[in-house]
Amino acid sequence: MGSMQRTIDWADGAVVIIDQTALPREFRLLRLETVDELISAIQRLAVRGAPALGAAGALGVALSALRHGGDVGAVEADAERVARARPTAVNLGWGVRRALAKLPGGPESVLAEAKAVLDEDERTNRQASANAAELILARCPRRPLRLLTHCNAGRLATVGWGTALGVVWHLHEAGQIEYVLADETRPLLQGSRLTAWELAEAGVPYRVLPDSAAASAIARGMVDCVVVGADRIAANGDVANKIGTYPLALAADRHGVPFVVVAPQSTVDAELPDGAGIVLEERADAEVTSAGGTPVAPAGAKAFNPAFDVTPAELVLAVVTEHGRFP
Ligand SMILES: CSC[C@H]1O[C@H](OP(=O)(O)O)[C@H](O)[C@@H]1O
Repeated sequence: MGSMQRTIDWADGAVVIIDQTALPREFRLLRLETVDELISAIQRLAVRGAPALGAAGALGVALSALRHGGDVGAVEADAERVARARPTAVNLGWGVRRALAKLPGGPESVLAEAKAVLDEDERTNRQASANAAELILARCPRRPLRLLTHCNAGRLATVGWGTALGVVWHLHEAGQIEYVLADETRPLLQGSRLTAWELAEAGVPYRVLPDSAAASAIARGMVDCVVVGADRIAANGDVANKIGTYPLALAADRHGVPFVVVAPQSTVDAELPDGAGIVLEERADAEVTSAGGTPVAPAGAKAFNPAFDVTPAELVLAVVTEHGRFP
């Protein structure tokens, strides 16, 4: 995973993102020049993933500050709208607050802080995923390793490198990966669209599987370790992550398979005592009742479409950040 196009970046006065709604069929960049365009891209998951959302939050404040200059009220109002674009990933609000804190120094100070968020992210994720890879090698005796992951916690979920897939890159470079099983991750298919695209690009052997097959793969002894990302980690180690993570943790626990969460420290919400208080985003019925824009369920069908679930700390072998195990 050498130096590549950043998932999200700043160029010539605008935010530039890889449009993740187009992958894997098309690799295209989107130029976002206004706060409204950025909010839309976040809500459409054109840019997504907790660390990438942290960068998006900071850059959104920079877009506003450069447009509104000294109008603090206008920038604060924009910052609030960006922070509310999606409720679960703590990183979005964290990035907004980091950039907003520099507003007294003027727009260029805000932009400098947003760029610092961008520059820190890959280094942080490389360290967090290296720490997790070391723990997995120590805990799982089988060589080479067979990992299962959920959703996309690769470079596309960050500014660069990735978290759960960052572990894969470290282990693959060391010749320690037999294969990766990638949950397709309904309904938006971040696994079969984005994780598979990253694994193919990196030359890592992989298979995509229905989310409903993951527990059977674990039960049949096909998995040495489950490794996932996170969107918000409470002070006690409860983890909010993509819907379908909790049942994975239950199956892993039932079969004695290590379940490891990898995230930067910016994904920890230290003010939240446990996972009960995490707001879990609910998304549109149509994401469930249609496929690729074609209705599947009968007209008028309603859906239950939470984008995240909470895995209790007791089911998690370790949450690993750039600082090591948390808490
Ligand atoms: C490295 S954080 C990735 C995290 O974010 C994803 O959610 P979404 O695709 O809705 O942004 C998913 O929960 C991943 O584990």
